Amino acid sequence: MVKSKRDIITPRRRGSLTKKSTIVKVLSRPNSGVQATLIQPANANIRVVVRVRPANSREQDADCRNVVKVIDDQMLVFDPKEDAQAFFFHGVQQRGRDLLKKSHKHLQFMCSPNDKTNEEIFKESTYSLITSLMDGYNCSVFAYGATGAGKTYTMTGTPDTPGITFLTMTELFNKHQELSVERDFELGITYLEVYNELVKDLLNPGPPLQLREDGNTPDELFSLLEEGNKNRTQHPTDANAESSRSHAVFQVYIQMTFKGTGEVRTAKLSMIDLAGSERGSATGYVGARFTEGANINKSLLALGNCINSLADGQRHVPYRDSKLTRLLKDSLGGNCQTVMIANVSPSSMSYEDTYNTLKYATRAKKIKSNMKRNVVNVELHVSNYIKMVEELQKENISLKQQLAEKGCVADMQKAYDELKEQFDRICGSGSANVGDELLEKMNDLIQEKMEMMKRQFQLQKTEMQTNMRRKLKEETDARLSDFCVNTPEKREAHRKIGNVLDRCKKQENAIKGDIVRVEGLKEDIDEKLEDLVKEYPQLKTRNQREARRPDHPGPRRQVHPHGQNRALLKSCYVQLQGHGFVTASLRKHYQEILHECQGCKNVKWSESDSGVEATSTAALAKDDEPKRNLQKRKMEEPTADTMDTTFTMSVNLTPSKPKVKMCWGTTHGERWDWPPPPKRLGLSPRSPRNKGEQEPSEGPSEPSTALGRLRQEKNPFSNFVKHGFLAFYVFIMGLPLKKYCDLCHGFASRHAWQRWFA
Ligand SMILES: Nc1ncnc2c1ncn2[C@@H]1O[C@H](COP(=O)(O)OP(=O)(O)OP(=O)(O)O)[C@@H](O)[C@H]1O
Repeated sequence: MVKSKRDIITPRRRGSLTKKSTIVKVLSRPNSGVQATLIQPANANIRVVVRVRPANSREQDADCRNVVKVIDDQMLVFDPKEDAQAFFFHGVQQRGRDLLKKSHKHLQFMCSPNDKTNEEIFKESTYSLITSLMDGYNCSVFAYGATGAGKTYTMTGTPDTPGITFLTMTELFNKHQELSVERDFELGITYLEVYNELVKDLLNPGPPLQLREDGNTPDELFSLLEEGNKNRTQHPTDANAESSRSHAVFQVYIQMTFKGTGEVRTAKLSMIDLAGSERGSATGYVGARFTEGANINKSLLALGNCINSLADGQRHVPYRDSKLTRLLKDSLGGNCQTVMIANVSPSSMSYEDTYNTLKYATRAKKIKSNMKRNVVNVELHVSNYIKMVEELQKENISLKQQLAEKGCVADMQKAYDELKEQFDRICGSGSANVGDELLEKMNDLIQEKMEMMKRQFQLQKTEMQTNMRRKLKEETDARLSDFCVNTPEKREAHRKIGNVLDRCKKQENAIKGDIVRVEGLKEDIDEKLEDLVKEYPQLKTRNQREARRPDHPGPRRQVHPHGQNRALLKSCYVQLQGHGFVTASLRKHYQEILHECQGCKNVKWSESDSGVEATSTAALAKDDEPKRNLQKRKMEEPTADTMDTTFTMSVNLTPSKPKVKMCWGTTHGERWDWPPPPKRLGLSPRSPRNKGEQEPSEGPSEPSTALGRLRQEKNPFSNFVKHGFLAFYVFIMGLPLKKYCDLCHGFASRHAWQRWFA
């Protein structure tokens, strides 16, 4: 009678391994005939076995199509082309009448054709791993596939057909007995499950995980496996009445000590039964079942990504994306000989799942593992081993130090050259003029800076070394954890390493603080140097002279490109205005330039009565409907004090377009108005209140400065003469008016007009 799959098989039930069950497909054949003495190749591909379970009663009742066909002992075809039944009409065969028939993928895989029992599967896939384990190689077997595809059946089995885990363990104990004459064995096991991204110890549910040791007899080991299986999370689903809702990882740690030579070999065997992938849309689960399914799929997706990265030979493999992949890190691409059993269902009901599993199986075939034999000389005690590792690390550190020092020397040289160049630039050829006292002071400061730099490099070097030391200690600690024995020496070594790690961390923090302090001191010296250069009279004048030179490399005062030509621009503009050449766009452009020169960047609009402010005219016109009707506003330049500029404006805001009624202001104490006042002599500024209601004038206007007005009054023909020349130039060049205006502006900004209007 078939019992629950939780009823793990014990060695006493071994006699009943007879029932034939499935077809097995081997994608890459196992290393058959590998004997105990054979050393495995250092790099080998993952061995992949595809196992197809028989159709279950549900699939048979639904009369599903068979989508997996075994061709021969090396070939499997997914979704084969079926021989269609010919359709005859009036005795004539019709083509294309079977419209319900699906198209076929006809994908080919290598396989083995015979129906196999779990034991046969074990012989072909996992048996040889025992030999590798005895040689000191890590090995792992994992079952992959959709829910209900037969993973647990393969790994755990039933009382009648014990699974791979049981068979492997049985063989391991056989080997253990065979080799116990020449070797001492120590075994430890762990049985974990990853459920909803949480790792649980199946042997000790509840408290935190710990390594279980000294499973000395097979019976003890099997009872532990049975105990763990009972604790595993299972729930009935549509696809499987006893669906495993977690990934189960059973690990055996083996340490072998050769009695004659004292050589120690360690190895780790992992047997992994993954939870089955399922399509959320197909299952329609809600609540806890849905969360489980989502977590299962998430971790399997992460596993798929790792398989893809490893198969493509990428350097970064995203093991950290899930707990499962972190646990399988060793088993997939690392120091491990791996067998993957891809379980699939033959029926069209699981068409997509079978296809996806086969696709991953094909990818996984490409993964290469990098195997190393875990051999330790037993003559050495654990503490000796640590000592040896530390010596090697010291050597490593000193070599890296030498390299780092070389780098530091180069850096120092570079820094010194830079300082020297800085010094030469400051003193330059004129150093003869510079007093000895100053030179001495500067030399001192530069020497001080050099010292600081040396100290900084020293600190950086020490930080690097401490960091490296800490990392190596951490690695040693991790390796030490791999020993399955828990001797007092091991505990002592753990404690010592822990202390060293604490010290290293403290040192690193202290060094980081020192580095920051030294940086601060260096900056202080730089400031002192700058002050010295600024203060010292010879250098001061020299610096000023240098600063005036256009090719001077030092920082120069930022001058707005139009700033220097403001007066000239203004003069040009006034002249053009006088002759009625000013277009609206030219006026706008000119005003923009003028604002830029005056630094009027943050123009604020405010209601003269209530003091309500808005940031721009555009904002008022578009967004602020009630404010459109405001009749009077004034604009103030907020930086008036600092810029020595005030700018006041009265605006009539019609709904469509705000219109400037008048504005006035002072720039560097000089008064200007818009629209210009009526022609009259006199320099006294007019009161803004008098012009409040004036309409803007589009006609010819006066120069905006009082001095300009005065000049114009004195010589009314002067502008005519000047513009006569310009007009002549325009005539000769045949330029349109716009070009002429642009030309005025362009020339003005390049100083050309300055000569003509001087
Ligand atoms: N090769 C096989 N021969 C006979 N029966 C099988 C075989 N493989 C699976 N079965 C049966 O199919 C059913 C589902 O198998 P199993 O529980 O191993 O699936 P699973 O892949 O572990 O599913 P889940 O991921 O949901 O746990 C079980 O009743 C099992 O006995």
